[in-house]
Amino acid sequence: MKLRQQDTTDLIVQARHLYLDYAQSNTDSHHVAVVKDANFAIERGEKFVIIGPSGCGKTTLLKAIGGFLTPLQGDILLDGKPVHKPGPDRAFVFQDFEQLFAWRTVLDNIVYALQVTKRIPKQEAISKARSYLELVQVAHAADKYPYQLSGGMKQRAALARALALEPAILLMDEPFGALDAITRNQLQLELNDIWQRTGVTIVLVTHSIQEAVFLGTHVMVMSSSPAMIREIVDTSHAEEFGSKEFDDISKHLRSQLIHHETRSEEIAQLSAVE
Ligand SMILES: Nc1ncnc2c1ncn2[C@@H]1O[C@H](COP(=O)(O)OP(=O)(O)OP(=O)(O)O)[C@@H](O)[C@H]1O
Repeated sequence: MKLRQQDTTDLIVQARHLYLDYAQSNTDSHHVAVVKDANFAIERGEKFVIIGPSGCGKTTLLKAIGGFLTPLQGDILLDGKPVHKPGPDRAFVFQDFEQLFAWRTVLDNIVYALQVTKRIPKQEAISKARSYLELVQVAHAADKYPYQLSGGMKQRAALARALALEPAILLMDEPFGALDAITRNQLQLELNDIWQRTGVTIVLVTHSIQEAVFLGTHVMVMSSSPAMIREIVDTSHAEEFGSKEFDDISKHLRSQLIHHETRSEEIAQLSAVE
């Protein structure tokens, strides 16, 4: 099994002795310590996937990279500088189909995001929005409202909105988790294609081992109780479903999760054939 070798050539994210929790203050004795002593690095332009048992802290880590959570201890560096707050260099895509503004058309959702975060002129924002809708193959729905879209189209539109911000990092929290199997597979393939075309760094949380191995260049396995990083596996050579390397890495990841006493129903979810 090929484990990650620390390469300091072009790191976009570095977490150093990172502790995260949801304490309201240092004197809050009832707080939940979520992530403990996490150390990891993400290279620019990779697809870094996080897996682990439900509730172990995957979303919490994404929130911290996004700047929505201040570390209790340690730090997260983005391009060598500590993350203190959210910024347009990091864009989120969530699992929730309702992440678009319901009262705006698909095009306006993107134009609005561009105008608020990038402060670019409206015509330029419209042109950029249209090009990203083309990229995610939903240009035909530009003038529709979210309620008129299928789940897959909503996720494509949310992806277009995030990509249009041209972030350094795309943070994706189970983006395909609520889709049917066929749409999910299609979007996985398209995400790979978009990644190759844009070169954006992707950090993606998933419950699916198959999705992790297929999409990831590295997969970070987290354990719960305590919530720590178990290992980081190089999956960059295991893109082909059904290849020996794909199966070997999938088995290894599954065994790591079982080893960490993941509940049986979670194992079933993690192993689900999509
Ligand atoms: N806003 C919050 N306030 C307090 N505790 C929280 C908050 N958000 C999450 N938690 C707790 O932090 C822990 C980690 O939650 P998190 O959502 O990061 O886990 P996860 O691994 O993403 O879970 P899942 O796979 O089920 O989505 C959980 O115990 C959760 O209850």
